[in-house]
Amino acid sequence: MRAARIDPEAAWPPPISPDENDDDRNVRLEQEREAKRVSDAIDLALNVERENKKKTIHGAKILLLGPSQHIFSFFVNVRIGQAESGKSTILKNMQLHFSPSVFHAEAELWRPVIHLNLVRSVNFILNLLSPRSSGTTSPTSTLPLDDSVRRLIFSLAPLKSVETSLTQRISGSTITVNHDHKSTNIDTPYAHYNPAKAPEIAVRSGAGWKGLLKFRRQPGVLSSPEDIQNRRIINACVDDIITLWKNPIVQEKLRQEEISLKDQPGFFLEDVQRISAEEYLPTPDDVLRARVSTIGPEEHRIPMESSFENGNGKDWIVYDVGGDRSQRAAWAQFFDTVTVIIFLAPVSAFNQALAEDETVNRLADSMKLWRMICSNKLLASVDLILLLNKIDILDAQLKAGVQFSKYVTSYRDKPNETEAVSKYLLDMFTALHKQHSPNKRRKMHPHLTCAIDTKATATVITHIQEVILIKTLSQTNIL
Ligand SMILES: Nc1nc2c(ncn2[C@@H]2O[C@H](COP(=O)(O)OP(=O)(O)OP(=O)(O)O)[C@@H](O)[C@H]2O)c(=O)[nH]1
Ligand SMILES: [Mg+2]
Repeated sequence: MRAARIDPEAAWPPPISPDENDDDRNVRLEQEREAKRVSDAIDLALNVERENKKKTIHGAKILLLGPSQHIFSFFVNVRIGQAESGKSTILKNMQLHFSPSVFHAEAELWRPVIHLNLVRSVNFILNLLSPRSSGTTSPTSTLPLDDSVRRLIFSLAPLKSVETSLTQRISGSTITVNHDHKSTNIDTPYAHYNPAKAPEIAVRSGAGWKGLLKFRRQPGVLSSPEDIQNRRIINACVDDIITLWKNPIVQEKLRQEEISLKDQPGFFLEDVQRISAEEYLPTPDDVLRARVSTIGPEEHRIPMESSFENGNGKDWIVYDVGGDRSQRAAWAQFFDTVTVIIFLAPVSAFNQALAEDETVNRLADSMKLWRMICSNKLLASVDLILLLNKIDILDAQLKAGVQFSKYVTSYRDKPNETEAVSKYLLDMFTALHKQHSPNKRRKMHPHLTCAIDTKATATVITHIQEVILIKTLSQTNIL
């Protein structure tokens, strides 16, 4: 039998010859079978390509939710714990896990943010020491300043202009920073004013401020002239910053005011020498600890760099939203398209109140929010991943003797230990889900997390990846 060969130029299907004999007929049928096989293979390849494209463009959509934590301490003798629930920090972990080369390439962009975090801590202390300071919460705090402190206040004064310059560079605004940080101007890039807390810069879009910094660089030059100038000033102040931070009057003043700067986000006062060095490049840990608060929903695409991670060819699209009360209305627009929701509840916040409403305990607010998400009918088939975050701070607080049962009275006389407390919290969140979920078969995946621990968080991300994979496969009826 002659081999069936297809001539791509010839008309198809070839006309049947009136003289066709059995051999010719066999050849023709064989050609037709071969053509169909090729055509099917092409269709299949096109379908796969189309599907892959669809998957890349419309990858798993992940919504990060959780309260924002602009805080006041509830009772005067309670340490101010770390703020914020950690949504953007989880996002950074995902970027580090799946797109390490992008993460490392962008690390340098975090340097001005880290410097701003440092400088605002210094200026916060200087403001607190100022005789005109109205940020004090204790009427008895009238520590006399000695000459050495007065000299430091004078020598560190240039850091105020560095703060203004860095704020303008990062936020793109032209505002002049009001150094008592009590500006009520709505354009201020600072989140809620809190007398017990170094102010935070709030930016409208994570991608936006990075873009702004990249744009402002001159081609071929790593740092702009302003960057160089700011770094020079910070560098010249290193010894004085260290001296200020170690100064017993400063420490006593902070203690009197019950302010624990160390526990606040973006604390870099103990890394001054390292982060002001000429060749300083932020490490992944620094990037995770750097703090800017999020305004408005931000969409982040996370490309999967390694072939292993790229198993199902999907990028992740992560929506990072601002968590304070005024921003929660914007969450709903994502509800009907998301694959999973990652809900962060900062468990260290059990002894704190919302800045937006001092009568509301932050843990109670987290639980209320969680119940709202669990009971939402639009989310009935969306898997929920619950991260009880800041477990390290909870641990430190309990070890320091803060009594959990004083704030969560239903805890009664159970052990004031991390394991027992976290189990209790886990049970409470699980019960809320069980009670309020409109879909009794919907799964909830809880984890206790410390989002600044990249290694431990990598395990959680791998689990989230499995949840998404199972979800995707079940949606395509493969499971
Ligand atoms: N110690 C500790 N710090 C954490 C943890 N998670 C986040 N942080 C820090 O807490 C700060 C706030 O975290 P973000 O991720 O910015 O919080 P957010 O939920 O995005 O806050 P908003 O954008 O204001 O809604 C950052 O400085 C983080 O480094 C944690 O588990 N432990
Ligand atoms: Mg954020």
